[in-house]
Amino acid sequence: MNSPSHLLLTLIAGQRAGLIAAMLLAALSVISELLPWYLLWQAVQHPENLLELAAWLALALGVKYLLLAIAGWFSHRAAFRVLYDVRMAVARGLTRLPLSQLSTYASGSLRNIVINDVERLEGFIAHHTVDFTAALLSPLVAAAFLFWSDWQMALAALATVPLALLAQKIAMRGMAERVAEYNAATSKLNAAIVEYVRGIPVMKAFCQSSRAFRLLNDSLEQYRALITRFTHSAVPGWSLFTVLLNASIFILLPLGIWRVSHGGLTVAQLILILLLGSGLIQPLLRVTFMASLIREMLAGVARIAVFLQPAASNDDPTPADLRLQVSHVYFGYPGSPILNDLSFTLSPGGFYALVGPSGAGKSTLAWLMAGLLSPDKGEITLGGVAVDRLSDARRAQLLGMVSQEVFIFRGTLAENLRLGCPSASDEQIWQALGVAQAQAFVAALPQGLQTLVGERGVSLSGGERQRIAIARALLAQPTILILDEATAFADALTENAFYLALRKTWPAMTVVAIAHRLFAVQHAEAILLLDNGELVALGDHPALLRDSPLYRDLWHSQFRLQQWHIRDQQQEAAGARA
Ligand SMILES: Nc1ncnc2c1ncn2[C@@H]1O[C@H](COP(=O)(O)OP(=O)(O)OP(=O)(O)O)[C@@H](O)[C@H]1O
Repeated sequence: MNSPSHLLLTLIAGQRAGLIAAMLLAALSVISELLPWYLLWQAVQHPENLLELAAWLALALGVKYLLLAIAGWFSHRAAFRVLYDVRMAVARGLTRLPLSQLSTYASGSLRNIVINDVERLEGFIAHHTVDFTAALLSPLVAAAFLFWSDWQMALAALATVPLALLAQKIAMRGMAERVAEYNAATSKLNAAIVEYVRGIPVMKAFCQSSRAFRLLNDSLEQYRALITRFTHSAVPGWSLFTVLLNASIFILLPLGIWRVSHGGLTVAQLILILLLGSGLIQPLLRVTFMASLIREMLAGVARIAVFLQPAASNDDPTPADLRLQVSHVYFGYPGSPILNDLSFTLSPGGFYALVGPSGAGKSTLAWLMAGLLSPDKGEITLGGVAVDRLSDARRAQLLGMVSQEVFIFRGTLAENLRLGCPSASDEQIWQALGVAQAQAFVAALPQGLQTLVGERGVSLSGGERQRIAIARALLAQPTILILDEATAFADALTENAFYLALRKTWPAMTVVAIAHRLFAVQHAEAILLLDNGELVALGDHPALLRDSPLYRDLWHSQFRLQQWHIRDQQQEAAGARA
């Protein structure tokens, strides 16, 4: 991977001309800074021309600030263009990155990368390029001027520089590690804050605000301890550095008075040398400060880099047929294997059910079959092409998935539904809603498809959200539709009506339904029974009832529950009659 500074150069390559213009103008403004000093010197020597000199001084200052303003305009324009490009690239990267990689980020640290790290780029390009040029150049130009007017006094003005640099070196010891530690602590704190804010409803429900606050408090406490430690270790060296930067007056003043008394300097020269020389190297303080900001910015660029990887060149092969083949698939998270040597084939147009105890690995297998995760070993192919190597567009067209967590975007219902197929007509939308058993409740909404949903919109119930998610997936008319507990909220009648409508409307669609309620999927052509990451049985309902003790147990326990439910209802009815 490229180094952060190399990547930074690539990011700003398109705006190079604007940035060079900005830095040249900043350099010119620094040179024009000298003019006021020269004019002041002239004013001391020729007080009779004060008015004329004042006019020149005003003009010189005006030119300086005008040059700086134009430089700022160029640098800001370049910064916002880079910012736009990087934000778009990061947004694309976020959708392209495999879920397994994305899930390693806490939402707070992702937010930190997408907002803060990208924002720092703006600070660097818009401000630091110009400031850095000015801060580096102005002591150089002033020193050159001093050498031109009196080289001995110029040397005296620079006498404290080696000492200041030594003190700075001491203050900056271990800075790279400290910056890395600081960034890690900031990310952790961000994650704790996001978790705290998102968890407020749950904490309120369990009256746990003080406990949860302690979690945030711990992060804040660690952050505070870190900053205190940094401050203690950096302050002595840093203080010495800033004092030495301003200490040249203690050499210049006695030396200057001595030279004036011996006729080596005029008073006017001394005043000018004191004015220029006493703050000569002070801009270096800004350089040091900016250097640490630049280090932080580069650390951010390194974090952004993951999202800026070019899309893997994908020849996007076309599947030869629509058979989904799972061959010796293994998958796990570090330290916890989840799926073990799974092999099976799904034929086109089949209705399959994936069942098994909670935690057996059903959802994980669904994500793998949808091409959203990649197996550690083995292969999942559609018509001979590995599903995790399909281009995003082709994968979305061939493999649809409704996961347990439904996300409804802020917008109208129609916009949310058209996510699956932007060109879908209203008629097609109503057809998909009909199959998903969502037609009635959408029609009953005051603004129908134009109802605002998501944040600050109508808040849909869990079941309604699931039905919208199903309709959204159906609109894309995928070849294979994977439903992960997608009908869990529905009652048995609605669930049954949905499956019937689905098979009738799109008979060629392969459907894989993950279900806890075996009643819902007992008519599937094949039921895959997963237990502890292994495929322990495969067959239709009667065959599994006959051959699989685990399936029998699951079925009978659910059947007994159903019986109790019916008996309760009968007893209630009898009680009501009595
Ligand atoms: N990011 C992760 N890191 C570690 N383990 C994980 C991760 N995600 C899931 N798991 C574990 O993988 C196992 C399988 O989870 P999965 O969601 O696939 O099961 P499931 O059969 O769908 O369960 P359920 O029926 O309850 O939805 C579980 O033990 C779960 O805790």
